[in-house]
Amino acid sequence: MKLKNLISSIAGTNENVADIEVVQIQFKSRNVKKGDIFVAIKGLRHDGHNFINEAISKGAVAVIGEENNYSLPVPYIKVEDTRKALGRLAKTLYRDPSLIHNMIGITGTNGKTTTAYMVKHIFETAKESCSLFSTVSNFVNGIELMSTATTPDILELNNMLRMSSDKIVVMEVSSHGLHQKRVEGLEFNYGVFTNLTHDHLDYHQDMDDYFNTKAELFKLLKKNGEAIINSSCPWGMKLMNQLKNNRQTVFSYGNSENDDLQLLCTEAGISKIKVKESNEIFEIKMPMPGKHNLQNALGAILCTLRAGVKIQNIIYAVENFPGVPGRFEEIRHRGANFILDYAHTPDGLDNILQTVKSMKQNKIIHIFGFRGNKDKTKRLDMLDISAKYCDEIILTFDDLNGVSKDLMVTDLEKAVKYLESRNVHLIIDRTRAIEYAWKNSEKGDHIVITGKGPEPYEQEFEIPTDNDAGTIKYLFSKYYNKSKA
Ligand SMILES: CC(=O)N[C@H]1[C@@H](OP(=O)(O)OP(=O)(O)OC[C@H]2O[C@@H](n3ccc(=O)[nH]c3=O)[C@H](O)[C@@H]2O)O[C@H](CO)[C@@H](O)[C@@H]1O[C@H](C)C(=O)N[C@@H](C)C(=O)N[C@H](CCC(=O)O)C(=O)O
Ligand SMILES: Nc1ncnc2c1ncn2[C@@H]1O[C@H](COP(=O)(O)OP(=O)(O)OP(=O)(O)O)[C@@H](O)[C@H]1O
Repeated sequence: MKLKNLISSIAGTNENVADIEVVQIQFKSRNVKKGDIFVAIKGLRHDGHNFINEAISKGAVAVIGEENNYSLPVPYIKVEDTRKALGRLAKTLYRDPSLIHNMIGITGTNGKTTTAYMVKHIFETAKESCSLFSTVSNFVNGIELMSTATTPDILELNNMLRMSSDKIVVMEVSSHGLHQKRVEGLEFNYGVFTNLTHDHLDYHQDMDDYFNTKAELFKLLKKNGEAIINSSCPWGMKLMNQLKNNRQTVFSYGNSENDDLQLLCTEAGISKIKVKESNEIFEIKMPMPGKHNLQNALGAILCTLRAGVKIQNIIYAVENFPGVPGRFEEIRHRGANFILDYAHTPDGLDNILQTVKSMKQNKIIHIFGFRGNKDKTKRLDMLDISAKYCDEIILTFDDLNGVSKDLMVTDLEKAVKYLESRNVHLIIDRTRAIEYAWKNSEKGDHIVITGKGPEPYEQEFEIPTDNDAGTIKYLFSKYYNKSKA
């Protein structure tokens, strides 16, 4: 595309650059190739303007930046906000790809991945093709691609949207993604809000700031777009009121008769639920345990209903939902029952442990740690919640994420001290922690391992496995014919 055409959305017409042909847009200097345009972004750690010369030496034919007074051998276009400009450039280069799909964006502290997977499963059961961009994996045209983030960067997003010939696209929209304008220029048919609870206060100033960032998704709705909101979360109610005041179209799910999808009552706990929609009552057998997954299912049901899927197809799909890797993933054996879960917020942990507690079981052994360089203010709440539900706690390493081993050990030792009246152990090596729990458990016990779900281990542990499920399988094969057989 000619540079003149590419930049028309950010800088109007500029005759001087008329004949320059642009191959790609880049905002990471290491990716620049001959013929690309480089967009300089001021980040948390680096200032992209410091890499302009590197980008030019690699072949950049033009540069977009926020600073004045650059004298460069290639055209320099100054804009107010390069993140915004990047979104507009991508939209132009990829020819507005969010307009060719029925776009569903899901935001909230917890439940985005589970809801998104369920939405995809419902559409596919109804014979509609669906792309998915999520924390666990991306799927485009039926092909699974590696996920690099919950919300990919704006170039990867536009590229996947253009590649996708799927009618529907469902994607997770994180608060980091919204704040860093990774979805700038995209437009959504549906925006789903799952909930808001304590997380990411290392990044957002406070809960109001976190909420306002999440609410940005609903400014990206298409003209006839709809908001699907969980009204049983107080922040959801607040969002609903705001959107209604702005005359936006809002549908809600929750426990109230004012909700468009109302949870009426539960039989046999929550494994069989009744919901009411447009004066009709439907019964659904829930495939995933936990009240939190019930909330996720309600969100997925209301969203797909609004998108035109027939309720009978939805019920069939929900009842046959295979689940999501590392979200209440049970690994059974003759001995204790393992549950792997990605919970890494107080609310997520409370939900998962409460669910396990409500199941018929003997002892609950909980293995978890803290991720380095992430919101430390949630740690005490997480320890209190673990102590509330579990008989034995094993603290161990999660990802260090740039924090030194010594510092993390010190933090974990402090946590052990905090819980000193409890049955708590510190086993730094995550694989040995799992082995210890397995060796010291009995049939009927539950060993709950939280924090990483299906993610690969960041560091090497003593047992040479890649993730928690791999460690469990290793232990099963090692001890199969011994104490647990
Ligand atoms: C905290 C955070 O979100 N950081 C993101 C942010 O990094 P940053 O602002 O620090 O960028 P930076 O390193 O200062 O660099 C600034 C600019 O200089 C450029 N640069 C830098 C160095 C260089 O040599 N050359 C160069 O061109 C960079 O490409 C960038 O354009 O912008 C980068 C480029 O888009 C992201 O890769 C990076 O995500 C990091 C890897 C990350 O871990 N993000 C997590 C927290 C995240 O986004 N998580 C959410 C999910 C959260 C949840 O709900 O759990 C997600 O959506 O995945
Ligand atoms: N609706 C919910 N309310 C509270 N906790 C939930 C809910 N759904 C899931 N969880 C908990 O949060 C964990 C992560 O779930 P899920 O991956 O669906 O959420 P997410 O919003 O995508 O999280 P992330 O952005 O960190 O990937 C689950 O393993 C579970 O412990």
